[in-house]
Amino acid sequence: MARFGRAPHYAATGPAPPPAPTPPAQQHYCPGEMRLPVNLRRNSLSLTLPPAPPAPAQQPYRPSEMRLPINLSRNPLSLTLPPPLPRVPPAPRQFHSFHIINPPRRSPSDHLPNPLFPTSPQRGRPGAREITSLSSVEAGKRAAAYAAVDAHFGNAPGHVGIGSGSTVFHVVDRIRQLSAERISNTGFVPTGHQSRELLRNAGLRVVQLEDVPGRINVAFDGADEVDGRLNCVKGGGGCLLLEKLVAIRSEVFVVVADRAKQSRALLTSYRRGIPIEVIPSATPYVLSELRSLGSTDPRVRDGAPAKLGPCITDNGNFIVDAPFPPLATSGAVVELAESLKGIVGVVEHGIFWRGDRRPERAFFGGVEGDWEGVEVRPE
Ligand SMILES: O=C(CO)[C@H](O)[C@H](O)COP(=O)(O)O
Repeated sequence: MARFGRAPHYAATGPAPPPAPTPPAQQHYCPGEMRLPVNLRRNSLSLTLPPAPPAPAQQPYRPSEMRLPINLSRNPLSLTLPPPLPRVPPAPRQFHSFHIINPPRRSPSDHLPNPLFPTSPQRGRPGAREITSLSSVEAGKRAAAYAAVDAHFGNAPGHVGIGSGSTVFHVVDRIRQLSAERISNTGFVPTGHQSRELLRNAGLRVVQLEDVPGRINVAFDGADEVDGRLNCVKGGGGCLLLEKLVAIRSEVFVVVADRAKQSRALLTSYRRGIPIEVIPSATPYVLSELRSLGSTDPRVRDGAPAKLGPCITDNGNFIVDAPFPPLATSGAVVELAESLKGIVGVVEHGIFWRGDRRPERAFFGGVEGDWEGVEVRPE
């Protein structure tokens, strides 16, 4: 049923029309049909429809087509309303953007000492490098790392996992700024040689994974690519096995990365392929199995320029990088992760997913020094 608004007004030029017959005094317009005493065959017309009566309350709106029952010399006037806007489905409940902060920090502290090469004698070895200036990407990574530590470090955790990569540097940097009470009784569990050196140079107590009796309270790590469900590709630095071992032992697993690592589907932006740790003697067999799974050009990672020959992991194995088409669905992630694990000779692969360990939270740094946190709730 229509709701009438302002009455239309029609006008045309030409000789003056004969006076229109006066409508009967009690003529009502009713919802069914309204006849107006107007002759359109004459060349001139001036017509003003009477004001509409107030619409009845609760008048339903029917979206498809609405015909106004006005008969203008059998020329029906029809008005088609657009269909209603489609309903936007609610966002899946388990994904939750929990925080965005601005503005970027711009201060003299943008120049930070690097704990790997400290300038302060109290913090470790005498500095081999000078102060490092932060690029905008690094500023975002630092903001995200600081936020992750502030949100998850806790009061005095027993054990904290520290992953590998350039972003973890900012995690350790934030931890060093915490009070002595909060860190003196904490053991830091590295995921490889690089993070062990980082921790030692920062003056933090290193505990090897095999010496941790129970759970690790929280683990911080970087990632090479993170999808909308927080499935990750990791292992760009070749440390995926220990990273996964630390992650699965942790009560909370937090990933920190720059926003360029966020993608809708794994292997969309990280085109190098899934890093896979492989027993060296199994390599030819694993490569042929990967090809039959659909990997376009799996390769043993080269150690150059630091080393001639293959890259050797902290566990004495090779890394194979296996490119696959983007993993557009959860099903594709599950299928590939399980297939890779089923190849004899594969020690571990770099897909961190629901079946082993994906992070509960990820902190992404932006180029403006801002950050965004995303969390995934249990399905
Ligand atoms: O998985 C990793 C190493 O095996 C790293 O966490 C990953 O490569 C990210 O590194 P970065 O923070 O330098 O980008």
